[in-house]
Amino acid sequence: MAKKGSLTINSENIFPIIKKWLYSDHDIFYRELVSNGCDAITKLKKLEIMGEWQKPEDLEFKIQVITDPNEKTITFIDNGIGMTVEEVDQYINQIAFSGAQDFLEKYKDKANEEQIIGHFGLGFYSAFMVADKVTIDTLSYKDGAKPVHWESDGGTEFEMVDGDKAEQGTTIKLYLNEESLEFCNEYRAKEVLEKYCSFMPVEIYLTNAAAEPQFETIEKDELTDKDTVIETIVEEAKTEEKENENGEKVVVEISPATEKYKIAKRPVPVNDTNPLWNKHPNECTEEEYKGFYRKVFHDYKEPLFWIHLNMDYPFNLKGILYFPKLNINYDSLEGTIKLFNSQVFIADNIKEVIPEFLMLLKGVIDCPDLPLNVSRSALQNDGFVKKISDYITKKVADKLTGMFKTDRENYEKYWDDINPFIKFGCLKDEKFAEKINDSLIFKNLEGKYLTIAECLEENKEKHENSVFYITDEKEQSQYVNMFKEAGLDAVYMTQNIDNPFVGYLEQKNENVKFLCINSDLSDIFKEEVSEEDKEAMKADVDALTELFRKVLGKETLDVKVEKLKNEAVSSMITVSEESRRMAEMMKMYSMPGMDNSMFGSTETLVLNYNNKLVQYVLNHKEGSHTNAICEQLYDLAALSHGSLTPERMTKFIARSNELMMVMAEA
Ligand SMILES: Nc1ncnc2c1ncn2[C@@H]1O[C@H](COP(=O)(O)OP(=O)(O)OP(=O)(O)O)[C@@H](O)[C@H]1O
Repeated sequence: MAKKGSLTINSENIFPIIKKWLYSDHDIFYRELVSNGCDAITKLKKLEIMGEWQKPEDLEFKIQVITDPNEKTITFIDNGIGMTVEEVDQYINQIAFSGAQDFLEKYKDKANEEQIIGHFGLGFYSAFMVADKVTIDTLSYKDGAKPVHWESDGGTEFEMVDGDKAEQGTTIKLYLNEESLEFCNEYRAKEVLEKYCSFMPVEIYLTNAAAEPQFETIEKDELTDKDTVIETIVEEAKTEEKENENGEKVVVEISPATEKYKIAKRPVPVNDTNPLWNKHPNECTEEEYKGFYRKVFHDYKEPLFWIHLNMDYPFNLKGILYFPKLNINYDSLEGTIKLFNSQVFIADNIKEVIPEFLMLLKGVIDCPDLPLNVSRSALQNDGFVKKISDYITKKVADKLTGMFKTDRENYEKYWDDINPFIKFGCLKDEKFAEKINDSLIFKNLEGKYLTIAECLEENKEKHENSVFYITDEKEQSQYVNMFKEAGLDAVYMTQNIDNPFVGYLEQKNENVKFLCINSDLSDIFKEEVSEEDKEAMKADVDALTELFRKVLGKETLDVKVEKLKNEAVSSMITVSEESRRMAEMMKMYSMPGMDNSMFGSTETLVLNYNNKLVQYVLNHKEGSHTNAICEQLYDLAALSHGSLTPERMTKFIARSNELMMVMAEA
C-alpha cells in the first residue's frame, strides 16, 4: 500500500495560518498531541470494558514523550487504539482539515485578535507550528490491522505507506524547525508538560534520548520485575574483635552481609492521573486539600478554607476553590483559577467562565461540558457558560453564609483576610451581593465584629441610624480617642475597597447614614448651648474667625467655635463627608490637575471655646505670642488629622523651637 495525495483543503497552504494563529502559545502542541494519546488510550479502555478487546496481561497504558536534542526531534508514543489506514485517511487527511477550514471560515476576519481559547479543533496539526516534518506510525488495535506510516513536510502534500509498528498505538515524531528547538530541551519539555498535562488521566513519562543513563540503588527486597538490574552491590558483614568470658579474643558479627541492587532509574510520571477534585469530598482529608494546594499553587502559606465543587447535573463540573491568606489591600491581590476540560488544562483565569471577583481565589475547575472550540466573545454570550458561572458564585456564597450562621467564630477569624474578596464580590455581582448581604460584618472600636443591624442596635441610644467609620487609623487617632472617651462606636473601613464599598452600603441601607469619624463633630462631644449663650458668644466667634484668617493668611478659611466637653482639646480639623469622598475619588481615578480646592472649601478649623489656649488667644489678640499660638493651633489640628506639607512642617518645627525658648526664658 502506498498513497500519495494532496490534503483535502481549499486554502492554498494552511500551515502559515496555523503558525500565525497559534503564535502566542506555541507550546500548545504538547497538550494537543498528549491529549490525543490520552483519548486513544481512553477509547481502548472503553472497548476493553465493553468486552470488545482483551488487554494483554503485561500491557500498561502510558504515554511516552521522548526529546532528542541531537536529532532535534520530539516523539510522542501512546499505546492506545491506533488507526487503520482508512482512519488515518479520514481523521488526519480529511477531517482534521475540515475542522481547520471551519475554524478559518469562522475567524478569518479576526485573524489579529487574540480570541481563541484553546485553539481546539486543530489538534494534531498544531504539530506544524514547531515542526518542518511530522511522521505518524500507527497500528490499530483491530485484529489483522496493518501498520501505517504517514508523513508530511508541512506543505499540502502527504505520503502514506505500509509501516512497521508492531504494537497497537500511535507514535508521532516531530522534526523541529530551527525556531522551535527549545522544545526538545528536556527541561523546557518538562515545564510545558507540567503546565498542560499535570492532571491528564494517563501516566506520562518524559525521557531525554541524549541524557546519560541514570541509576538508583534499592534494597534487595524492593526489587520488582519491572526493574533492570545493572549491578548487585554486596556489602560484607561488619565484624569486631571482642573478648569472651574466658578472656579470649573472638570475632563477632555486628551487622550481617547485605545485598543491594543498582538499577536503571525507575521512571516517574510527570502527572497525577487522579487529581483530588475527582475524589468525593467526603473522602478527602484536610491534609490532602492542603497538599494539593501547595503542589498546584506553590503557595506555602496555608489556605484558610476551601470549597469542593462536585456537580453532575444539569452539567458536569468539579473543582476546588481555595480562599488564600491575604490580609493586604485588594488591588494587589491576584488569584489563579485554573480551568480544565476533562483533566486537560485550558487556561488560567478565563473570565467568561469564572466571575471576575472569584479570580481573587485560587483553585481548579474541571468542566468537561465546556464548549471550548468557540471564541471568547461567543463564550461570553453563551447561556450555558453563564449557568456555570452562576453555579460557582452560588456555591461560594452558600459556603460563606453557611459559615457565618454555623461557625461565626471562624468566620470572624477569617474576616480580615476574606473581606476584600467579599466586598469586591458585592460590588461586582448583584446576586452574590444579595446572598451575602446579611453576612457582612464590620470590626468595631472594641475589636468586635458586628453586622450593620447589630451596629445599629448597639448604638441606637447614642446615634440612631448612623454608623461612623474610620478610614485611616493613624490620621484619625484623635477622633478615635474622643469616640472611645465618649463611649461611642465606629467601625474600621480602612482598605482601598472600602471607599467604593461605603457607597454600596448606603445604597443597600437607605435609612442609615454612614459618616466618616472625622466628618463632623457629633453633638455628643459638645456642650448644650442655649440660644442666649449663642448670642453672647457671637462676638467672640467672629473675633476668633477674623483673627485666625488674618494670621494664617486664609481669607476663606472655615472656622467653627464649639464648646467641647473635653477641655483639653484645643483645635481640630473636620472634613465634610462629601468633599472627603470627592477627594478619595479623585485619588482613586488620579485625575490630574484637579485638587480639592476646585470644589470649594473642604476643611473646617474647629476651635474649642472651653480650652484655655483658645481663651487666651481671644483675650490677647495683640499679645506678642498670639500669632505663633494661632499658627501652632492650626498646624496641630492638621497634624492630628493627617500630615503637613514639607514646607509647613519646616515652619512648624522652627516655631515649636521658638515657643520652647519662650518657655525656657519665662
Ligand atoms: N494518537 C492518536 N491515536 C489514535 N487516533 C488519533 C491520535 N491522534 C489523532 N487521532 C485521530 O485523529 C483525529 C483528529 O485529531 P485532532 O487532534 O486533529 O482532532 P481531535 O482530537 O478530534 O479534536 P481536538 O484536538 O480539537 O479535540 C482524532 O479525532 C482521532 O480520531
